[in-house]
This record gives sequence, structure tokens and C-alpha cells, in this order.
Amino acid sequence: MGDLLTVENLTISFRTDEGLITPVQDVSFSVQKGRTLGLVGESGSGKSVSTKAVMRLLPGSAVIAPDTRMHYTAKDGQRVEVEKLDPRSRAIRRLRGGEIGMIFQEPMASFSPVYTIGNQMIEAIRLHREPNKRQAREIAIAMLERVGLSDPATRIDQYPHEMSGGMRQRAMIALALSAGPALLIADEPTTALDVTIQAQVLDLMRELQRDLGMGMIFITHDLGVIAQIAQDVAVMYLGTIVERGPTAEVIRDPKHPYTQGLLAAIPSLDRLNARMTPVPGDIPSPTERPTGCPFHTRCVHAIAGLCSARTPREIAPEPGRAVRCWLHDEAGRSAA
Ligand SMILES: Nc1ncnc2c1ncn2[C@@H]1O[C@H](COP(=O)(O)OP(=O)(O)OP(=O)(O)O)[C@@H](O)[C@H]1O
Repeated sequence: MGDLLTVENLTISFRTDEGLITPVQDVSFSVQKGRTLGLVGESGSGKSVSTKAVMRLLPGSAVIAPDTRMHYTAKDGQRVEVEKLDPRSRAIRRLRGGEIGMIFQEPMASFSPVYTIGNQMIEAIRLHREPNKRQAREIAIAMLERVGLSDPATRIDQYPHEMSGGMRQRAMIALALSAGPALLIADEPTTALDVTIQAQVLDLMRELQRDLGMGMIFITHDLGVIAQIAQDVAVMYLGTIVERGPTAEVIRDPKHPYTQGLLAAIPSLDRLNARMTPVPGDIPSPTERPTGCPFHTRCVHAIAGLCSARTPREIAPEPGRAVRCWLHDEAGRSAA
């Protein structure tokens, strides 16, 4: 399977009143056609800003480092260098929505409250797929039906506020898929929903991803959700990917102490009475990023004099796996 999106050495800084902060440092990942990459990490680890950089949606205060490379393969097979696109170009409009769709935790971030769901979907379909208005409306109704909305021919003329939270979430997925994107970025799309609806929306997204053969990036702080939806996972900590690989392997045999901590924190049915074991300590703020390995301040295995001083490189402990940790880098340790 070919790479749909490749991000290499993404480093993002923001100019703030307190000076320059760098919440994302040297992040690399790729998404394959027909697969889901789960991006998991605690709040503030840089998941959202990393994907916003791909969509070129960062505010003017953001600075992307010059050696960052981001490219995707467009539907027509062309390779597009995202970081080189002119912000006012047609290519940017094609990228957002047409090539890469995005859904958020809060559907109102996608919808305008003053237009009907149908108006917004039809506009996206006409822009990217089918200029004929009547046919675009038919595609929109079929899409609303596909995401499980009853009576889609009536619902299409409703305003977002006329729908329940779960229905609005489904309508937002339909809107993002209207333009037929090859890649869907889903930023905590089920976090705000109650547990039953969360499970239904997760099922729906898994089905859609499989049926439409899309690539997907699924952002969450919950490794349990990743286990259900993503074939591949990248674990982020304080702006760095500390571990990535196929989800089943990472869960069976986590290499990084942070991944091990996240897994131990998931309550399981046979351990419901046991105390949850969250990773001790708090995630430092990006303005106080520790030197060396960013996780060393919370790591029970930190090697004195090394982990606090030198940043581990990414190494492959096994084919298909990657980890940034001195514990796994014998050659690096002896050279240090
Ligand atoms: N416009 C901005 N200016 C300055 N700092 C910012 C800006 N946007 C984001 N950040 C900082 O970047 C860091 C990463 O934020 P991001 O929203 O990507 O985290 P996240 O992992 O998605 O967390 P959450 O799960 O809470 O959404 C945070 O510390 C945040 O304060």
C-alpha cells in the first residue's frame, strides 16, 4: 500500500508574549491508503497542532522549521509538497476538504449555524465532486443515509442546532466525507459523546474507513479507543513521538516506558477493583520542556546522567517498530 501522507521532521514553534515555545519537535509519521493511524497522547502533547500543520491551519504566530517535509499523494496521483503551497492558492482549497477531510470533537466547529446541513454538504460536493446541484443533493442525501441518519431527505434541510449531539456528529462525518477525501483526520470525534453513542460512532467510522478505502488519522488520549479503531499507532509525549508501530504489536509488547504507563492505566474487566496505575507526575508545559528525553522526569527507568542530558534518537528495535528511548539503544548508549 502506498503512503497517502508522509510527515518528516515536523517542528512547530509559536511566537508568544513569553517568547518562542516549541510544542512539536521532530515528529515523523506516515499514513497508508486504507489504514488508520491512531495518534495518542495526553492533553497538550501536540496531536492537534501536528495535524493542523498538515492542513495548513496554524495561526500566523506559528513557525514551521525549515527542514520539515510534509507531502501527500493527491487523488490524481500527483505528489503535493504541503509546506510549499501558497496559502491563497487553489491547491490549498483542494487540500482542505477535497483531498483531506477533517472532523472535530465539536461538530459546531465544522458547521455554520446559519445554513442548513444540506446547503453545506451540497456546497462541498459541488466544489470538489459534482457541479450539478440536483445530483449533488442526491449524493448528500445518500451520504446522510450512509452515516445512519433516519429520514435523510427531510434531515438534509435541517439546521445543525435542530439535531441531537449524536446526530450532529454523524452529520459532520457526512459533511467531511461529502467531497470524497482520500484521507480523513478525526480529532477526538467521540470524546464529547456518551458511551453508547461513542461506541456507535466508532463503529460507523471504522466501517466507513474500510468501505471507502480511505486513510485515517484518529486523534485521542485513549489507548483503549485506538485499540478498537487503528491498525497503526503513534504515541506522543510533549511534542515528540516516543513510539510507533502496528497497534496490536505495540499493545502486546510496548517498548517505551510511557506507552507501558498508558497501557497500565487502561481499566480492564478483570481488574475493575484494582487501582488504576496512571503515569505518575504531570506532563510539563512546553515552556518548561526538560532537556534530554522529554519523559525522563516521569520515567521510573531513567538512566542517571544520560536520559536527562541527551535526546534519544528514533531507532527500530524490530522491523516495523520505532522507539525513542535510551533503554533500547545500546549502540547509542555506548557512543554517548
Ligand atoms: N496558537 C498557539 N499559541 C501558542 N501555543 C499554542 C498554540 N496552539 C497550541 N499551542 C500549544 O501547543 C501545545 C500542544 O497543543 P495541542 O492542542 O496540539 O495538544 P493536544 O495533544 O491536541 O491536546 P488536547 O488533547 O488537549 O487537544 C499546547 O501546549 C498548546 O498550549
